[in-house]
Amino acid sequence: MRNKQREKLAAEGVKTGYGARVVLSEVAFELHPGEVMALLGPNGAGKSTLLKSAAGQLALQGGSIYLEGKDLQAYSGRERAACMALLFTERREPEFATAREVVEAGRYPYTGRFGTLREQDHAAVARAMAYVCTEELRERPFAELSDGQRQRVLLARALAQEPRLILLDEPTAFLDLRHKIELLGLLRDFATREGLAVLVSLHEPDLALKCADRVLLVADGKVLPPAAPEEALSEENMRRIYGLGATYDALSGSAELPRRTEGTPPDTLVLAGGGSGIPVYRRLRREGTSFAAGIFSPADLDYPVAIRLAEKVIETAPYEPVSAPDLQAAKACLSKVRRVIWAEPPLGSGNAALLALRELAESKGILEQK
Ligand SMILES: Nc1ncnc2c1ncn2[C@@H]1O[C@H](COP(=O)(O)OP(=O)(O)OP(=O)(O)O)[C@@H](O)[C@H]1O
Repeated sequence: MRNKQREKLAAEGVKTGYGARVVLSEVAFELHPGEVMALLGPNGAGKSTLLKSAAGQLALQGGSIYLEGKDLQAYSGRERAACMALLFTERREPEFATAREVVEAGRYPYTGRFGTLREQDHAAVARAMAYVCTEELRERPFAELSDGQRQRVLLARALAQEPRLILLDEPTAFLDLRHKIELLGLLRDFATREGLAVLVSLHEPDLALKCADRVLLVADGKVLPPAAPEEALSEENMRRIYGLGATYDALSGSAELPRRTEGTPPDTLVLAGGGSGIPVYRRLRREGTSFAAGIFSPADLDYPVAIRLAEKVIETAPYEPVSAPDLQAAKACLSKVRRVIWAEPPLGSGNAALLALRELAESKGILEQK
């Protein structure tokens, strides 16, 4: 049985789009207090359309959206703003406003008809600007800020609204890495500590894995049932929904460049382990060189990158000394390549066999340092 009082936002049988054109149908989800839900899907899948519908900016073609258990249609604009803040990219801002004035506008659900700010409003504005590190931008004209600075000011405005629910459309799009992780860290902490409910569209699976409780995948005119990030962003889903091929690693949520050397016999063997080979694999990929890598197990840090970029990976069992057949396979590979790169792997009893391979390469005069 659904507990509508506990839901910040719920969609039931939502159908939405533009004019007669249906973009999404049968959309159903519930978002709870303290929950971060990430919306992911390929370009043009309908993430912004769904967010605009959930914000009441786009009329539904069918179904209903509920805000704190009450139909969104039953809210006045001010009532809605007291509960829900939006961070959408295309919003226009007054041309001559300073950053502070833009943030102050976030207080409008609480101020009177003339928009006069009281002490608590000023305090909320100052707090919000401090959260997002925008204090140094206070008196700068909003129109003169960079895209990333604007995004942070708009987030400060949304926080100044002291919402219980926040909808964000690609908030990380213009941000540098530090500000991306800070923004998501901040939203995550607001959710965990203050019960803020967050619905955020993202293009970065790795960020969704780190900050979201659940992921809503949008594809083919539908929304998949919300699922844990690891489940939603599985290799199979990323292949099916994004057509990503085998380049995506579900654990890190990142993808390597597609391999272009399929079927070309390895020219180089990289002796590596413990992650030491990763920069070498990427360099060889940039050069377009076909290579083999080993000897390490699927539990090794090198493995997820090697299997995506190398033509051949010489594997061994996890946490065991390299077996004689695996060493033999590596020697066979070594006998066919033009050169061997020693990637300076950390050595222990588990991979001491690499030393024998290095000696062999040296004796053949084909050894190179990384
Ligand atoms: N104002 C509009 N009028 C008509 N069609 C639109 C409008 N806005 C978007 N669309 C169409 O609706 C579909 C979904 O667009 P939407 O912007 O929701 O996708 P998205 O998942 O947010 O994409 P992206 O990742 O590229 O931002 C697209 O085919 C798009 O062309």
